Amino acid sequence: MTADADQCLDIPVDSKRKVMTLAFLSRDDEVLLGLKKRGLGEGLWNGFGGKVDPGEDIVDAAVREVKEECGLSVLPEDMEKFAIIHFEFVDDPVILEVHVFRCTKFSGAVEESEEMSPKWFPRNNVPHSQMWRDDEVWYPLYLSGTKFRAYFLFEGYTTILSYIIRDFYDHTVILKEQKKVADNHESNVVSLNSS
Ligand SMILES: Nc1[nH]c(=O)nc2c1ncn2[C@H]1C[C@H](O)[C@@H](COP(=O)(O)OP(=O)(O)OP(=O)(O)O)O1
Repeated sequence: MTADADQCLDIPVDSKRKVMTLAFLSRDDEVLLGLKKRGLGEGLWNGFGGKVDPGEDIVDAAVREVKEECGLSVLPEDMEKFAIIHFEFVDDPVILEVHVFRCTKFSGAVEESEEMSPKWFPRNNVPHSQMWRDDEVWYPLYLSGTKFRAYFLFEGYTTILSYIIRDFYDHTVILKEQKKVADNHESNVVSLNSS
């Protein structure tokens, strides 16, 4: 499952990781975001998702999380994966592996949940100042329909030290930036300087 995702990022297959989902539902020119009410990313607008349960299929987890967090039903075949993003945090050995989906077909009614307060936004005008810092970097790729694989190294939850984004299929570099080298942090990822 993870070897393919890691292929171009040189993340050791045996690294500790949490596999998560994140889904963006859209209709016409709008995208549905949720204001996270608790846990990781509290106070930020984001797509819907969470941890994949042990033994659970990643697409099934994405479908389950959307239903739990905003009340909408999506068929697994209507979940289109457009990105796999690895997040590493300085001084934390666990890497988050987030599988990101887009979806334009769904049914039911939008409902607030204990975890998320959902709201439709214009797709071209999402509240970046109240979203994860990395979203501003890759969201234009979501808008343009470009599939990608990415790695972000964070210091705390608000400072990006470096990132690399590659084409999902041929792994060519789309964007990269080395903002700062972390003190005393040996990154698990070694391919930032490769082209
Ligand atoms: N840097 C980042 N940028 C982003 O856009 N989404 C991120 C992100 N880091 C994590 N996420 C997403 C992945 C997932 O959809 C969600 C966090 O999942 P969870 O809600 O399961 O986490 P929690 O630790 O709150 O879990 P529980 O405490 O079990 O509810 O945030």
